[in-house]
Amino acid sequence: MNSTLMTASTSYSGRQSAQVPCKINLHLGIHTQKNQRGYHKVDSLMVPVAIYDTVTVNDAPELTVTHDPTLCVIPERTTTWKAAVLLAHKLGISPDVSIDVHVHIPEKAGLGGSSADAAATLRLLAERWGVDSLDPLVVDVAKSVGADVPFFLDPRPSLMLGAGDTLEEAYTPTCDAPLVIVLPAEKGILTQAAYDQFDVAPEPPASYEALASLFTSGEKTVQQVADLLFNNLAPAAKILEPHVAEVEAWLKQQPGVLGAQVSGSGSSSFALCESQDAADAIADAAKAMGWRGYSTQCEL
Ligand SMILES: C[C@@](CO)(OP(=O)(O)O)[C@H](O)COP(=O)(O)OP(=O)(O)OC[C@H]1O[C@@H](n2ccc(N)nc2=O)[C@H](O)[C@@H]1O
Ligand SMILES: Nc1ncnc2c1ncn2[C@@H]1O[C@H](COP(=O)(O)OP(=O)(O)O)[C@@H](O)[C@H]1O
Repeated sequence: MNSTLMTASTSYSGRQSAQVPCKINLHLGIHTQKNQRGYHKVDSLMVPVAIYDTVTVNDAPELTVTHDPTLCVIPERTTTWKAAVLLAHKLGISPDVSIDVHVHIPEKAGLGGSSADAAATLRLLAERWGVDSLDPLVVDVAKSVGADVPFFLDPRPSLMLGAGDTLEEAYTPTCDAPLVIVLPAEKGILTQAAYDQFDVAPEPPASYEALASLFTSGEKTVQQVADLLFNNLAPAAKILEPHVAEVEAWLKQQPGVLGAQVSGSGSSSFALCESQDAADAIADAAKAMGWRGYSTQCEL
């Protein structure tokens, strides 16, 4: 699965398409300090998850953006639109393309769907307009679209520091771990609301060093990773949406779960599992509870 988990693109004449995965934060440490932009200092160890959106770019007389299924925001307010306009502006050209996003990644789930779409858009447009997709100019545009966007320009297990937008170290994945993601039925959580709630009652971040060392060593078990999960934005998510706490607690009690926690700002939670069968059974049990459940894998 390693090759498919990376953003894979196929070129046609005038039309390019790319699949982009979502993410979970194995470690999310929020600090109270903020940068000049007002963004919190964030330590984030993120890994790609095998649920994909597909972004397709084609020639067009002017910029258009569609999402299927439709989002609850107008096209001009999406990260996809913003990414195209900002990159074109930096390069001094007109973004005369249609961009169509086939959405599978759940919205407002803490899985980075909008960031993934923006990064795939940047990658495709950079290629089309003759710029390397990891050129500092493109990385800067990615940061300005959103803190998680730079991770998705080259989605690999990565330690992101700064505002969670600056690559510190990327790791070579050693395994695909069985994973289940569960979302309560309610509307998701807005990232900004979670950070605002964090500021009301900040919890101190833990150190990411032990988890980062495990990834650097190249020798790790899924259980070792599961034992080091951390997220101090989770209490804010649980206050904003009490069902988040219910889902996380339920996941921790399911057979075959090695470790579970809220993903990013919520509202989803994930569990690393001892087998794919266990992940399948938990996803089915979650659906029977009236929640959304996805049995999938993440790169470790
Ligand atoms: C929390 C995390 C964890 O990976 O993502 P999600 O779990 O929501 O997907 C990230 O930090 C989110 O990244 P992203 O979703 O790109 O956030 P952005 O659009 O850049 O910012 C949305 C809002 O979150 C707040 N924000 C974001 C990042 C940061 N380091 N400090 C902040 O305070 C700001 O209020 C900002 O206006
Ligand atoms: N291309 C996009 N894909 C998904 N959501 C988008 C996109 N552009 C903007 N949004 C909006 O951004 C908000 C948060 O997006 P999302 O990335 O799904 O949340 P999270 O950061 O919790 O994973 C939602 O309100 C969503 O409607």
